[in-house]
Amino acid sequence: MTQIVDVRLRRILDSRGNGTVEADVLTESGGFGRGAAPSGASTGEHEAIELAPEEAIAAARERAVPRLVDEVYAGDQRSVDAALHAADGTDDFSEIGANSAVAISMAAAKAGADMLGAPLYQHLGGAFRGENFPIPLGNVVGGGEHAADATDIQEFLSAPVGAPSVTDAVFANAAVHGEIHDILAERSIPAGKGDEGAWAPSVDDEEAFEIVAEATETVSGEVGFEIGFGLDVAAAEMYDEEDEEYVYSDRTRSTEEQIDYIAELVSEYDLVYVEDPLDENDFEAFADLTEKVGEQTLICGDDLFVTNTERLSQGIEQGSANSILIKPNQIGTLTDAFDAIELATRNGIEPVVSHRSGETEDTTIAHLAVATDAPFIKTGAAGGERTAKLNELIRIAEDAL
Ligand SMILES: O=C(O)[C@@H](CO)OP(=O)(O)O
Ligand SMILES: [Mg+2]
Repeated sequence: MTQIVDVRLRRILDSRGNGTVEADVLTESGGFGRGAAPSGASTGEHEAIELAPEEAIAAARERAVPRLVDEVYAGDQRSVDAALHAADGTDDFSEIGANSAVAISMAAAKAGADMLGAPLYQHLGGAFRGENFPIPLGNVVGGGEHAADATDIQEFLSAPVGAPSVTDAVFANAAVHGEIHDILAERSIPAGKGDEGAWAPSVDDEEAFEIVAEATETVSGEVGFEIGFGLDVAAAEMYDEEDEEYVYSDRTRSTEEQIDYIAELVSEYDLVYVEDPLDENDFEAFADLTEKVGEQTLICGDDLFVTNTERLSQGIEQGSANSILIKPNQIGTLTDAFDAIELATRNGIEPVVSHRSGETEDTTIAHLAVATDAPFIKTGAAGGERTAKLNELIRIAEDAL
């Protein structure tokens, strides 16, 4: 039986050295699952609420655990997540914290899979999943909120769209990351790394484009398949609401100018993916850009949609994007993340399952991407908390879990 008999919560470290919530779920006949909440730095205004880990743990122990233990089956994910919503009682998890909620939700899913003796992606997605794999988007150069004194654009993402297998794709992104290191060394540009393991050189965006274009081209030539690249502009972080303009290090851009600028970048660099090119509340400007370049590239809403079906519905109505980022902790449960993916897929919106800048060794998102047949996963290129997910994808592909 998969009835939950214990839920344990603790504070553990994340990749930034901050505390985060880890949950263990145990079932009646010995099933065990463990999940840990990630954490964002460039968080969307409309995300579910992350509480201080101690606070989230205390609130979840008081309110959520009694609704789960001896009450709910770990294998019944919708009931687990409904119990979390009922325990919280708000629409943004501000009582028990989205960090407690998502850790418990993921731990319960893993306990359910453990009981079935099935890999998590099969428990979540069914017996016929595991044939298709997401293309990993690998953050290779970045700045914004993830690194000081680096690029304005938050992420430059290697996109090995022609890779014959997920393993080839993962290694291609690592090779691009390595190639960029060499180019930076040739140019005598010192570079530390940002929060996600991407290089964080003190260069302007123009030079970063040049470097990433060169690196992807070189590696593509070496491996013999197409490697493009994309961006997470994280434009909400640069938008000045009062002056209604986007503030870059060397200039500002009006909304119109920002749309034109992004459209030019898409053509010039053949970008395959552009996330959050505009402010998180500007569905209309998103729609104007999607109208312009939506045939050529993916315009993805992260802070715009925050994995929320209501916001996604508005985006579908207005034609704001043709892609959505999926972050379970933005919305608080796997059920909510699943529903967002389903709504997206039904409407021709491509889901991109994503990590956060603050991560742990948790590999749930790799399974979620395979379970939902997501075409892309964004989970970095280097660093242990990133490679945990990438290596799990390699294992899933090899059926070696
Ligand atoms: O903006 C993003 O897409 C993410 C992950 O790359 O960053 P953060 O977790 O800081 O929101
Ligand atoms: Mg983003």
